[in-house]
Amino acid sequence: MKKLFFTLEGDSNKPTIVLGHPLGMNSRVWDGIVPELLKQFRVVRWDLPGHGLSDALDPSTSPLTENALINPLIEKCDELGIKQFHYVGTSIAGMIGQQLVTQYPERLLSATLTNTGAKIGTKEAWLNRQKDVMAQGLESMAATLVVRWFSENSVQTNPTLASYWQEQLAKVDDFSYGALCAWLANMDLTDELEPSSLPVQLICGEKDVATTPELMETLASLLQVNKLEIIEKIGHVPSVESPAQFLALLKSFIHK
Ligand SMILES: O=C(O)CC1=CCC(=O)O1
Repeated sequence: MKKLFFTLEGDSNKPTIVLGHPLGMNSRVWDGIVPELLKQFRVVRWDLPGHGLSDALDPSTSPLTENALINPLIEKCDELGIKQFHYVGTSIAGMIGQQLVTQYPERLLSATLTNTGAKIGTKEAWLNRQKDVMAQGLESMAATLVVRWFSENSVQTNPTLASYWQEQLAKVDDFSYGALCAWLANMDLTDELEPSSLPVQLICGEKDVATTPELMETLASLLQVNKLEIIEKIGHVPSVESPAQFLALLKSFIHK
């Protein structure tokens, strides 16, 4: 894989927290909570391939293997000497978090998985989305995709939310986005997940249409996690829709 954009902020004597963003967005989804997190943690965040400041995928490396997203993260943590970390991932990055729980439990201090599922959407829908993106381009699809992210309440209380993230989505590399759609089409962790002894918390938005509270309940039962927080009036990206509520849940869980 080409170069991925990682940032490392904060004091190396503090525990590390790693933050992973949803498809079509970038590591700025954490901007609203990072300043507060830095009081307690060293913070690592990264941009998925073709998103934010990360290089686009090279078509010759496609299709992405099952571990294509988790491997660069583990390699970066190894390079930085980070043996263990708290992990927080939303949506596709919540699936990366599920892979961490099953494949690298010894690396995790805790996992907070938000707005995600063992299987998100259907294979057919993701392959159709990939086809559409390759034919039409994200710039022309951004307005219709962005409405999947935020609840009506969030859009009303923060009118620039949708326009800002629509602009960010339009800048994502089409091929990389399509390759991630194909990855999601093939990813089903249902048979790989087992009850975990790690501290795992699940968070979702009451109004999330992409990864519904019902989907999160299924994930909770697969992992045998009894901590599922449902944030009222919120959609798919609680760290930007309601950073204060999200931060409070995170801090109270990680403190325990
Ligand atoms: O774009 C969507 O439909 C929402 C979404 C699913 C996986 C992800 O990361 O975002």
